[in-house]
Amino acid sequence: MGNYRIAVLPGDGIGQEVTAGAVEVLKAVGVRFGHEFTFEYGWIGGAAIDEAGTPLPEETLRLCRESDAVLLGAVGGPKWDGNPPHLRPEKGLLAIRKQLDLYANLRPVVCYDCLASASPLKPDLVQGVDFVIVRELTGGIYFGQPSGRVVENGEEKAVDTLLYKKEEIERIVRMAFTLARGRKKKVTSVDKANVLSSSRLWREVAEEVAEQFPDVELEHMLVDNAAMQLIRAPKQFDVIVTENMFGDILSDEASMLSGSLGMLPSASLSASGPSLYEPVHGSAPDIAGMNKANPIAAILSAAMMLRLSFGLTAEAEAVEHAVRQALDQGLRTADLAPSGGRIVSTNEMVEEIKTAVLDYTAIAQIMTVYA
Ligand SMILES: NC(=O)C1=CN([C@@H]2O[C@H](COP(=O)(O)OP(=O)(O)OC[C@H]3O[C@@H](n4cnc5c(N)ncnc54)[C@H](O)[C@@H]3O)[C@@H](O)[C@H]2O)C=CC1
Ligand SMILES: CC(C)CC(=O)C(=O)O
Ligand SMILES: [Mg+2]
Repeated sequence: MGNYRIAVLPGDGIGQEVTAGAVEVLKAVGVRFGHEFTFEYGWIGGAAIDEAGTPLPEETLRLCRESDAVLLGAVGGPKWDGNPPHLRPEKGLLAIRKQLDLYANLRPVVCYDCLASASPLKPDLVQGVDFVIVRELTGGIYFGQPSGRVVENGEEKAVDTLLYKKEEIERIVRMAFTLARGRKKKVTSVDKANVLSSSRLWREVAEEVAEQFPDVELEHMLVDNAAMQLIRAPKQFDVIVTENMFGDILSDEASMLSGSLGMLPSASLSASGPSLYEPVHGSAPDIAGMNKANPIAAILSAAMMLRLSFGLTAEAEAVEHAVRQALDQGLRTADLAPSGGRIVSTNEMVEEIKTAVLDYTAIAQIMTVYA
């Protein structure tokens, strides 16, 4: 059975709680399936600023490069909000994405039947929602130069630059089409081509890539309309591909279709080295340290790691099955309270999922699917 080195970067706030939960579940996978997972910890974000004076220490980067995959929690918090730009926790996250070439951020949005009433939308609108947001992660306005504040002729200004190279667009759009080929064969490319030059290039490149995938339908949608369509008729989507900032914003919006931001996992795939897995949510300072955070986004991110980085499909299915079982049995962290059930802590949810992984049999899953 396999040996896998996993770099764990808990970061800040609930990042620490939810990664601890995901590690527990991975340990259970190791026991149940006979794998050896080695967990090595590194600093990132505010914790790294406090510890090493920088949001992404060299040591952390080295650890990640020497690992088979990276599990990350979240960064940021009010403690560092007043810091100068180079000492913001979020800089550490952006830097690791760039340094590890994590260009493709896959964010699956699924509404579990038992959580349809956790969504603020009508249950019949969200039941059956199942699409993936493919977000470009290493380009666009979060990285373009110049960026910063200037004083010109006594006037204070701030600038950010939205820049995309053709090849950056090509590779992410190709990823979306490849993904759609194994799904419902529809790509919605979201842009702002009525205003932005970068979006006009994006649209042209999407058309070019589409020619190589004649079996997949391509539609273009302006981002403002996309924000509305996600609420009006979310089941129209299969694969949404979009640039960095639009993907960031639309995925938080889309999380409400699944009931909570605490339900959305993600995989940040590298072009050249280990990939990174992280929940879509942030460090949630409002609930940090309270044992209230929903660990499922982090746990499902670990499942994505098993499937995409290690090729451990049965193991990934075991984790996903365990999550579904815990929810079907009525366990709910506080964020999922509107769907009824029994409110449990982060640790209780982790414990239940861990136990279900240890007890997992393929037969159990077949019974659930075909019952
Ligand atoms: N990937 C990352 O590390 C990200 C970091 N951030 C940082 O996190 C800090 C807080 O940002 P916010 O805008 O408040 O976004 P956030 O995602 O941390 O929280 C937004 C809301 O969702 C809730 N929430 C988030 N995750 C949850 C979970 N697992 N279970 C239950 N409830 C959950 C929070 O309690 C909060 O009310 C900021 O410093 C921000 O820069 C924000 C987004 C992503
Ligand atoms: C630093 C931010 C870009 C993090 C974030 O909001 C995200 O990746 O979803
Ligand atoms: Mg975000």
